Amino acid sequence: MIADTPVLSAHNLRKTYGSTTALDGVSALIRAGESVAVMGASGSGKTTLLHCLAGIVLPDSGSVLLRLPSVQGDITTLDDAGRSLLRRRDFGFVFQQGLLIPELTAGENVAMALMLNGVPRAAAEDSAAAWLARLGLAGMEQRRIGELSGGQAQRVAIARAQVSGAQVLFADEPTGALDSRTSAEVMQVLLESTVNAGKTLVVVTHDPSVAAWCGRTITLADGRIVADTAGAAGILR
Ligand SMILES: Nc1ncnc2c1ncn2[C@@H]1O[C@H](COP(=O)(O)OP(=O)(O)OP(=O)(O)O)[C@@H](O)[C@H]1O
Repeated sequence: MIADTPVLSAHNLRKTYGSTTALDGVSALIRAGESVAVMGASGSGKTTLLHCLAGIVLPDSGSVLLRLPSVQGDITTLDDAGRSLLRRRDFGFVFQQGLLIPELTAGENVAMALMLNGVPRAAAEDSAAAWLARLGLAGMEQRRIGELSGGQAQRVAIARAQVSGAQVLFADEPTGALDSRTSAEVMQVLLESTVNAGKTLVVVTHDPSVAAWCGRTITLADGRIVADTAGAAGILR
């Protein structure tokens, strides 16, 4: 992607759950190569915004324009299959924990993302090993997830999220279960492998030290953006 090209633009997103207004008219433009932290108090709408931007949740109204070389358009108009394809092919996800299968090895967890997209096992395993090595886990392909530290497991999750060529990575509290030193290491790996390669990163966090790694911070309160500021400009950038 060419740096600074708009990748995601949300227009006037609204989402309610019963009598709760999770998003109350959110608009934001996110450009290629940006790292954006989404902060705010518990219940302010952070995860709902991330899920709307990623096509996991449909807003009640508003639009999310996506502009990638592979696909352009309003993702809120896509059906389930269309949004599912986007999530498998163009987007990557890293959560606090969960997406990894503990019974499988690190290599199998990463390779599986490719195999779900139809890549043959041997090629998938080669790509998985290359990604794990790139993220500092060379030689650990055969370890089961339970045999890895929390920080190592998050690196596996970061590899899994990107092995299929995702251009936009969404992370929801990716360091929530880690101590501060490991958290910094994981953020460094996350930024190096995404924004430093021209990809786009959106991170939901309640932790200011995680947000400080990002080039920009959007702050939500009661489902509205109350601040949108340049951050530490990404310590790596
Ligand atoms: N599936 C749902 N059903 C009902 N209410 C929901 C649902 N998802 C979110 N909400 C409500 O919408 C509001 C925003 O939730 P959201 O998870 O987006 O906030 P958040 O800022 O990510 O919170 P946290 O930091 O606690 O994870 C909250 O009041 C929440 O209870």
